[in-house]
Amino acid sequence: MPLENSAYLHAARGGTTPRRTPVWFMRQAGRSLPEYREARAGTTMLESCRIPELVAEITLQPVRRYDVDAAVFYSDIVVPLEAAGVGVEIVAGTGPVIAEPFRTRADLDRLPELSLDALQHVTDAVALTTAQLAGIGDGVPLIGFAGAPFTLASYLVEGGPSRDLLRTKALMHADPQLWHDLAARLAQIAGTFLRAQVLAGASAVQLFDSWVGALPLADYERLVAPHSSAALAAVSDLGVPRTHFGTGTGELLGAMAAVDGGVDVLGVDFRVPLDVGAARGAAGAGRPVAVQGNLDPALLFAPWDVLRADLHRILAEGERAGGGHVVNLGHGVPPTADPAVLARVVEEVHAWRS
Ligand SMILES: Cc1c2[nH]c(c1CCC(=O)O)Cc1[nH]c(c(CCC(=O)O)c1C)Cc1[nH]c(c(CCC(=O)O)c1C)Cc1[nH]c(c(C)c1CCC(=O)O)C2
Repeated sequence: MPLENSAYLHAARGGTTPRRTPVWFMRQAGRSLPEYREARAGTTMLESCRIPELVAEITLQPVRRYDVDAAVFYSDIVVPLEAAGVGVEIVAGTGPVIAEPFRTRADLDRLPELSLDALQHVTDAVALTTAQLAGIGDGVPLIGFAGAPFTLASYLVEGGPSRDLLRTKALMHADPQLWHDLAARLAQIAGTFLRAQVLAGASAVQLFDSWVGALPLADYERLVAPHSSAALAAVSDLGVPRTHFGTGTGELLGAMAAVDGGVDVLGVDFRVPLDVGAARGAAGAGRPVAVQGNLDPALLFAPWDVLRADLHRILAEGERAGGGHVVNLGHGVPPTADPAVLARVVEEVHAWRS
């Protein structure tokens, strides 16, 4: 069976990892890599996502360079919004910017449901990428992903990145019905994006709710979790492990682990020890969950001895957690990170148990 030896898939399914503890990095493809900057020259981010050959090349770049245990599909959380017809641009150094922000019920008409047919460019890119990944070693799994309804809504409502998400939170409380209708539509769009990637060959998925740590637990459970459940339910019949990730989510980990009957892997950022995160996740899901994390990206800039000691802390906590562990950062690779440091991190993680 292809990928039967994948350390990433073993760990994501809650197994111990006999061969080695798997590691990959959010934003492993991106501006920290000179080969990425070269491949992307003269093409906007969203244009590059529409060129399957370029998507495959950029997705594979960090796999070749670092020997990571999984590839993550080169795309963006706003790609399915664009496919649904939303005017969006990604501005370097800023992030997604929405041409006409969403504020009223009338704006919902500008957000039609997304069909698999509208994602042909995504499907083609995944198929090409997975075919190439199959030829590396014993094969490397591809992680597909989507932005969760809350994080997608935060860009749509704010119009771009925002520190405090005031307009988004105000909408949730001022007009809960409109919020639910918007979040349900975004769940349909995110779910379709996930499903397209898995049907085309992705071996796992990750739902990114990067900014959901801005909410208290009660609001999360009432206003957000049902929609994140719906997004993940779109791939529940496809047998792939599902990771749920956010930042600043210490208080939310139990509820995040519980969505759609329980996720397989819970992303834990650097604010919470991995074994504590695993216990919160298991309590929420009603069964053990694997954990992913949780190196602080800032430590990539620390002296090697400090970074190495923290990797050993992470590996020990992950082992103590007992339900499967995937090493990752607590958030994405900063564009200024040194690729040589990331290469050394991968080596250190792989050396730990072999
Ligand atoms: C919030 C969010 C976005 N996009 C994404 C999230 C969730 C993850 C997270 O919390 O970081 C998800 C994402 N974006 C990208 C990936 C692909 C693969 C990977 O992780 O290696 C993934 C999984 C590529 C990208 N997405 C983006 C780049 C940079 C593009 C460029 O600079 O040309 C890449 C490689 C652009 C983007 N898109 C977004 C931001 C905040 C930015 C960065 C803006 C900047 O600082 O320049 C929105």
